[in-house]
Amino acid sequence: MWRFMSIQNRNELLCTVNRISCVINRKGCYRHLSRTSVLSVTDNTSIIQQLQKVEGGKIKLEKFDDSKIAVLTIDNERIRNALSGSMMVQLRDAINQLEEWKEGKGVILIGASSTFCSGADLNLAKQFNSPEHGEAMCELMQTTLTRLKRLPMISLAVIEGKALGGGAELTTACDFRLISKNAEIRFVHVKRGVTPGWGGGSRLVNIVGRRMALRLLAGSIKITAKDALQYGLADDIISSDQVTLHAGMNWLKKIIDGPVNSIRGIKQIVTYADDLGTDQALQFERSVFTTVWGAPALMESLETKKKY
Ligand SMILES: CC[C@H](C(=O)O)C(=O)SCCNC(=O)CCNC(=O)[C@H](O)C(C)(C)COP(=O)(O)OP(=O)(O)OC[C@H]1O[C@@H](n2cnc3c(N)ncnc32)[C@H](O)[C@@H]1OP(=O)(O)O
Repeated sequence: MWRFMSIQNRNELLCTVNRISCVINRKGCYRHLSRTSVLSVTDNTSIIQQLQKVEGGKIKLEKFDDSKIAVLTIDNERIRNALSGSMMVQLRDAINQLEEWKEGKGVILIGASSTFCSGADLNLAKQFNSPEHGEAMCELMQTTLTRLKRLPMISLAVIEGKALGGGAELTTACDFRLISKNAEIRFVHVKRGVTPGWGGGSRLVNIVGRRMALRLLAGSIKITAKDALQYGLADDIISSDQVTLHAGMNWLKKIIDGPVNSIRGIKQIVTYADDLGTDQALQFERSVFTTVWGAPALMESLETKKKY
């Protein structure tokens, strides 16, 4: 159910869709989806505080005002960038900051030390392996990665080395993926007797289709760079002589070369079309369009005769 709560003024439209509340305004064309995610939110605070005690590594967030691109680095070199409990909470906090960055157009997710991420820190599973801990970890990561995917910025995972298990799932939470020539993505969950839990199984179906997703997940197939390109899981291969972050920045800049409000509005329209039915998505598209129609970027573009 799509309900326009109110037109607070010409520049702001508060609307709610199935408990997803967002404010669409001329400035950022978006405040963002409410923090109460679409998933059923139960209070796992105390369990998350326990998970957080499995420390190690860090999630680094850098925002570049010139390019309007943020870089999220997964950094836990000692254990091949596996995500500790404290890193999972840091990732959530970094997404909180990105939701408030109204000028951002792009975000890159990359691993430190020439590898991507080897999944969840297995020490977590050794210390906290009750169903409640599993549920709390999954809800934290699913909610965080859904919010990453829904940021009104175009996101790109730059994959070097290995993306295994939860690390492979992280790649599916971005809009695009660049992969180094010798890199490998592998959904190893079944080898550990588990399944995807961070939302990567559901997202993979939308990326490569039902049959291929089933093969890659159940078969735990090693996905090389060439395979990933062929399956549609990667959008380009980075040659080995390129510095991956620079290659990622250059690739993303080509996609976000437009006014902030247009880029952010386009990403939102695509997100809503992906997440909602056609009628609601069209209605949302109209509501976004009304925030950029007549805005400075359009009026400036009319001042010069542009031919494309
Ligand atoms: C929903 C998410 C899902 C879940 O929670 O169920 C998961 O993600 S489960 C985790 C899935 N990932 C794995 O099973 C990866 C296991 N690790 C490896 O395959 C290898 O370590 C590899 C390929 C990542 C790196 O191999 P390499 O030969 O380069 O180095 P080492 O194997 O010696 O590893 C170095 C050091 O890192 C530790 N390590 C690696 N991955 C993890 C991890 N995921 N959790 C904790 N520790 C990890 C490894 O044990 C070595 O430490 P050391 O103290 O020397 O034993």
